[in-house]
Amino acid sequence: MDNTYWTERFGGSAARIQASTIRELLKLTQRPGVLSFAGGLPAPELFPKEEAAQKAAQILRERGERALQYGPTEGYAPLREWVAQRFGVEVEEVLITTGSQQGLDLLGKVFLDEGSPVLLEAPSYLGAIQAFRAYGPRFVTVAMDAEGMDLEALEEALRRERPRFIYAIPTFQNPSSALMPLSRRERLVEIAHAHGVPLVEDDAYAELYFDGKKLPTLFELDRAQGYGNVVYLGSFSKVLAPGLRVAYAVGPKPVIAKLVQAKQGADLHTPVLNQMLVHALVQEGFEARVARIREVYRAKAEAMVRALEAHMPPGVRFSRPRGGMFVWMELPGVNAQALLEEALKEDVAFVPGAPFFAGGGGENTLRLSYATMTEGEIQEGMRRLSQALGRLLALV
Ligand SMILES: Cc1ncc(COP(=O)(O)O)c(CN[C@@H](CCCC(=O)O)C(=O)O)c1O
Repeated sequence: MDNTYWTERFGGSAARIQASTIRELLKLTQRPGVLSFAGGLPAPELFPKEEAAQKAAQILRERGERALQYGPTEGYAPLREWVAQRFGVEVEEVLITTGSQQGLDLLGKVFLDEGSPVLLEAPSYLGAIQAFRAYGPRFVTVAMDAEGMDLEALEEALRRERPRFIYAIPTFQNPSSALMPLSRRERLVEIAHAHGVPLVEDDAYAELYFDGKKLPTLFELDRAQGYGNVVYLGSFSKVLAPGLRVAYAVGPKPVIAKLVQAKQGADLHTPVLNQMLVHALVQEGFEARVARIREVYRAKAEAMVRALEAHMPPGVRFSRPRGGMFVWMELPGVNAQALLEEALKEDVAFVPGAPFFAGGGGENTLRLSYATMTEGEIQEGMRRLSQALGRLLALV
């Protein structure tokens, strides 16, 4: 049967399911010699390989029947309890998900209908846009600055829209690297509660702060007010290993109960062995591990900013991250897709920014991830990128 035989038989919603720019780009950047700043992949040298090998073998030898059997949709109880204790909530307010990417998909499935408004930052995480888009919502986007969502713009939007939820990444936002200060976090929690609009806080980069200390989450601030209006998504991807696909949602019991039902239909449960392994890995030395990860990413981020300051021509604006894995760049009158094509000739890759804008725009923006690059590769990659950019600027 040829392609049309199948495509004409897909359901109506299939047309809303589109490819992920990052996933498609990752295929492109596998070519030997390419310095890829595209995928937000954690530094592989930080994966707990030896420890995981030893603990996985022990789990399989001593508790293989449990590790290899079907498990509860809610998650492996000791891991669920570990998360509940860390957040000071009841275990019924925690669901273990197959990556926080699944948390995003399940939230779309539970909260969104065709045409229903959902509010998010511009730019925002393209994986969330992709997950929500499958449910046919109407995207309402709100501008942001270096300190996150613009709350005046949010209040203006809420005067004319009643979104099913507000999706925010207040801590080292993907892709902008923005960090929302405490005062704005407190106001965002108040605004959402006053309007009766749930907040979804995606905190994938929570632990990756370079200086000072961790800011309170929207979830904590909301609970401290006794509101219970925030669903929090956390992940072990950036502090252990993304290939394990273990993450969690923390939220009010009715929400978690419905997400559990949606997850039953999606994958029954997250792999039990992976959950048991994550639980074993967080039992000892976890804080020391995370502290080391912070130091490694801080050094890479500093190398990235130095390289950009050394190589980028005037007019190019870029963020100076205080945590996370990304630098966000704005080009002077140059299309980022065109730059990517030119950059690939120099064997350097990044993610053009347009797919991060659910409401369109951003053609002159791009995201650079430094996490998998050595400091030497960062210097060389930015030199190559500036070469490609120089050729395009000569045409402007
Ligand atoms: C804000 C935000 N929320 C959820 C996720 C998904 O993380 P999980 O590994 O599913 O827990 C991510 C991971 N994003 C990376 C990873 C995507 C990796 C890939 O598609 O290969 C990126 O933006 O490049 C994220 O940044």
